[in-house]
Amino acid sequence: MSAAAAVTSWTNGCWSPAATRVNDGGKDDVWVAVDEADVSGARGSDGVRPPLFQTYKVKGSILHPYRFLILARLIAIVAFFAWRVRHKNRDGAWLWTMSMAGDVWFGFSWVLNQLPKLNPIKRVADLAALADRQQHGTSSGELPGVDVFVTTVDPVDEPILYTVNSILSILAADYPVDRYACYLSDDGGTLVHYEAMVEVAKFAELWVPFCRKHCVEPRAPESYFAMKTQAYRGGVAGELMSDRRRVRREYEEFKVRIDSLFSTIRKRSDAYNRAKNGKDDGENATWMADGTHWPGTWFEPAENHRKGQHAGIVQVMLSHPGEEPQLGMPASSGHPLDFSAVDVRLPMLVYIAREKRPGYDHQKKAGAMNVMLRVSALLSNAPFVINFDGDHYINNSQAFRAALCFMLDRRHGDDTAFVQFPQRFDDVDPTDRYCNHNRVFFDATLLGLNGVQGPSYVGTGCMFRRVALYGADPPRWRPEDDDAKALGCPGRYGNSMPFINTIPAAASQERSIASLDETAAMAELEEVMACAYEDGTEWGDGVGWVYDIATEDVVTGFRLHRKGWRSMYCDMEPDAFRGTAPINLTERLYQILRWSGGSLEMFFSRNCPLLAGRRLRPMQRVAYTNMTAYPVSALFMVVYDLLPVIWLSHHHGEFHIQKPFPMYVAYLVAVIAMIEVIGLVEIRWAGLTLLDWWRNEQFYMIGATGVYPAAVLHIVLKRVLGLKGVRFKLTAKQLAGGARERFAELYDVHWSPLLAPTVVVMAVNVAAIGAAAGKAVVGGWTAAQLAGASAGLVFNVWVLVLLYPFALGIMGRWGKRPCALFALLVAACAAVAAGFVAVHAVLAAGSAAPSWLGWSRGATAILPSSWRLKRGF
Ligand SMILES: O=c1ccn([C@@H]2O[C@H](COP(=O)(O)OP(=O)(O)O[C@H]3O[C@H](CO)[C@@H](O)[C@H](O)[C@H]3O)[C@@H](O)[C@H]2O)c(=O)[nH]1
Ligand SMILES: [Mn+2]
Repeated sequence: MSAAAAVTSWTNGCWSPAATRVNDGGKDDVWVAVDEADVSGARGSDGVRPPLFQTYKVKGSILHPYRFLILARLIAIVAFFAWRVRHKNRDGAWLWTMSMAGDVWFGFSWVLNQLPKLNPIKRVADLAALADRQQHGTSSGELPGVDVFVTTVDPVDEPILYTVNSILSILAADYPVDRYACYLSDDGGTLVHYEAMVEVAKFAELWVPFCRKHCVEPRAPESYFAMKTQAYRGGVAGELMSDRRRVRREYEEFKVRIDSLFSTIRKRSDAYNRAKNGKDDGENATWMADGTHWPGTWFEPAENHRKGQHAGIVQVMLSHPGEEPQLGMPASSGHPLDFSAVDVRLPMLVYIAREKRPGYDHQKKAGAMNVMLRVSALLSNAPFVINFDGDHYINNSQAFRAALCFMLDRRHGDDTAFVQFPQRFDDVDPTDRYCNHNRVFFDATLLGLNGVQGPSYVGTGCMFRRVALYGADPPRWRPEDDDAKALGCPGRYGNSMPFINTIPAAASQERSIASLDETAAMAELEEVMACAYEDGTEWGDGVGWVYDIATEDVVTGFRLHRKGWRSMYCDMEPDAFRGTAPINLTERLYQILRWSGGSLEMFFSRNCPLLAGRRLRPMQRVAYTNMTAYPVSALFMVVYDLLPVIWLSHHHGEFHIQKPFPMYVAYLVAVIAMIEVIGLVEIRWAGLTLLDWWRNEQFYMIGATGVYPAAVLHIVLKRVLGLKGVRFKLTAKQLAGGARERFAELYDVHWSPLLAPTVVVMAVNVAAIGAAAGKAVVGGWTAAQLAGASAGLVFNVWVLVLLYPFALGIMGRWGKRPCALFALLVAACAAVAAGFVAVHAVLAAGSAAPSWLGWSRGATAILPSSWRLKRGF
């Protein structure tokens, strides 16, 4: 990266340009810098500030062919439709009409998917420029405050080890320690989480200075210790080995304490309960270490202490550190690590469990985020917030700074509402069977959007401008520069005056650390955490994270874009954040069910992209339409996939979806081939592998056969019959390692109705292949029919190849041996064929064969695999 190379040293931190390379991935043969010499007229108070990021576009030698191919395919599909209209089928008109509708939809949705990718843009944060600004010390050079939000809900389904690693990585981030604060929202309200934070706060006293002293990366201990040796970047290489050994031992002990929290708390509670209750009558409370009742949920649920019914809790676990650096102790016998040259301060850490009451819809994650927004406003009120799911950790300690390069840039910074990082995952099986990495979405689709109005918000790893979440207008749509006006009336925020009073400070990007007197502050915090607080306000609608939808993320980002804000995509190397992904088939399918269901809910709501005002750029509107309406394709897809049934059960002779059939097949092959070629060029500029692309195709097909139809059904039930929409079912995370084998989840089969439709589609296609083979054996094909049938067969096989990962998934342990699957499929086809031959023989011995044995197949499943789009499923 050219700009970073100019700066070679940076004193207050571990960062060095060589170490943190921004992700141009050495792909200079793809990306070229955009000449931005003419940006001096950009807004911003001082014209002298250097830009904080560099923009890259795809080289002409790749971009032009890419666009040309897209244009060529557009022409091809138009020609295809024109041809089909000129050759209407007289027999089977209904089938012709339906397939025509399907093809038009697939063509249209392809256009929706493809257009927003016409101008991919990469932006590379210039950490050196930011550091420079900081060094030249004026107040404008100081880094702004950041509030970090982490959500968790269950210490088992979201293993607590992930959450503590996430928090530790945040506490150890390379950011001025008095300028950021970490908030954990525990929707389960469990004492286990609370005490885990007590342990984290203690262990951080060792972990954080250790990270600073030796500049280790990544700063989540679990990942750090799992890593092989790496280049040393700290200043005291000689001490690393012994320090590391020591910290590792402490970490192992820390983990044991975390693991045993369930049992220690239970034992303690049992002891207290016995002491209090005499025998075993009375309620079995869960007790805190100080001998009081835990106000959250209890092991044995009781009135006011159960899931969905408990008091709000907020506890500052680590209070805000002073502004002066504080050096640690030199090594001593009790403390073998020498921290005498290391700032040992820790950032603020706050535990939150919001109040839960029956009768309230707590709005899942979105509700938790909004509570954190208010609580943090009262406590630290940073102008920027960044949020993580409990299973995501900071993998690159420079991540906050990178995001701020976009927020503080003088060209677009002020109009940027959020900076989204890609989601990257550990613990996905090596061949990524269920497309968890979603590379096509993160490395192609979002770079395309980056060239329009910005990437969509995808739920985690995203930094926001606080006032944008409050519903403010972006400066470029606010000519008078009137912050107050931009925020509208205070009534929309609820009744807490202290909260409302924090808003102007957030707007002027001042951070304020609470200095309210303790009890008044507590009362206020309780008020903004209460279930009733949001009644009659705009929270969840015009303010904060959006409610009443299974996917709060896309719609929340959309609300910002439609206000005229823009967003930025920030990919860096090493990855900024990493998380976990479900590698169990059923779990994964429920995840995409939530996403596709949520998308449709959005499309059929007030937040439909087609209804947005003029501030939403046309291409952004196309992209959001694509992102929300894609599951509709499933309706047509199901029909196509089941077409073999029509032939299997059809009573008349010739039967074609389109005549002349060979020409139809030729067109189909051409438009599908073109999509694959376009895909290959996309692979090139996005830096994907063929496997990434192929998995994406496969998983689209898997989703389209079972999940998307279910999502469509849900939305119909919801809209027409008024039932509830898709539930936010927490995605259970696997716990790596442990007693179980690696990737054990991959081989667990959890049966669910969601699997059934795809199984049916597979069976139908297997049957079609078998029946065709059987008929060939008995010599039932004329030469012309045979040509048509083989074309049909190609599609049957194609469907099966696409559904291959699904087939492996439902085979459980057998799926470890793909040849077993292959044998099984061949055997199934053979069995059908044999059955066909047998029936034929029996009937031939009697009278004439019935007409259904005489069917002739046209194309069976017509596979528009890639005519489409989608959000990252
Ligand atoms: O009542 C709830 C339910 C969930 N969560 C949190 O929400 C996050 C995401 O839930 P998860 O089940 O892990 O969803 P994923 O399928 O992994 O999430 C993806 O999709 C979601 C939207 O559907 C986004 O919110 C996520 O950020 C994105 O990673 C987790 O941190 C949970 O702790 C809560 O705080 N409260
Ligand atoms: Mn997740």
